[in-house]
Amino acid sequence: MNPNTNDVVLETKHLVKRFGGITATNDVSLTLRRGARHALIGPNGAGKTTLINQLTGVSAPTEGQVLLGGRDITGLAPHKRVALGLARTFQINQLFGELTPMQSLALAVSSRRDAARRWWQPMGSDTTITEEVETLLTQFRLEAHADRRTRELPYGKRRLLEIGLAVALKPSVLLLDEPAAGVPASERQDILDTVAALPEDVSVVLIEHDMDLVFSFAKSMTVLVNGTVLTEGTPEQIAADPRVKAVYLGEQTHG
Ligand SMILES: Nc1ncnc2c1ncn2[C@@H]1O[C@H](COP(=O)(O)OP(=O)(O)OP(=O)(O)O)[C@@H](O)[C@H]1O
Repeated sequence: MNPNTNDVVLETKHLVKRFGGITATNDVSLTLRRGARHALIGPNGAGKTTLINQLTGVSAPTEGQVLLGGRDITGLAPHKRVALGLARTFQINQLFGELTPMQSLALAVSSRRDAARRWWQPMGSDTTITEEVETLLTQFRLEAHADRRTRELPYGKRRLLEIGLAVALKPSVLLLDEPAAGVPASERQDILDTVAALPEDVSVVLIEHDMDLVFSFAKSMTVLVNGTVLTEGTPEQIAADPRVKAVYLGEQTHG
């Protein structure tokens, strides 16, 4: 028996998204299996953000379906998808600047555990939450910054905290939206290393322009162009595909 048969965690079926006359997503069908390390790449305007918005529920598809663990979630609100195990990295402007990484992570862990109902219990009195937060602080290289206000952290550390907050929800599928964008070269290795060390059972979709990160991380890739899947394959297949080269070289030539 093929061990992969029942391993599909996330699927899109013929997703179409139109904005007036623009077809931003054009019949996109993807299959993501448990433990996937999948990158979504494509030139500017290819439809990556539009696709992710349909996965997270920010944007409703014009046609097609999104399935999580075999369940049709096309009509579900974003927070319900999160509760079912589909998390995306928080954007920096959604971080609580006045909270410390320790506090933010404790909130994420306790909300996942539904400890929020025990709101009278002071944070820190639940040792299992504290232990999990300590582990996340180490995993995301935030130990030395655990008690600083988030808005005072170096940019790369804030991006690590975004990923840590999503991982704290223990999702089955994690969408990483340009985790290295804007991170200075001196802090990039931390991002590469922590992304590489994400738990194996989490299935990850990475959207990223940084090709070092894409090729060091991904085991499979989808190339989108003008809203359409140009091709899918292993990083080696994608790197060797003349159509992919043409798309990217064309982009460079035209700025
Ligand atoms: N809300 C919207 N209204 C109208 N057109 C939109 C909207 N959102 C996206 N588009 C169009 O859909 C197409 C795909 O855009 P999208 O942002 O998804 O691409 P992308 O691959 O994420 O690009 P980038 O890498 O530059 O972020 C573009 O032509 C864009 O102008």
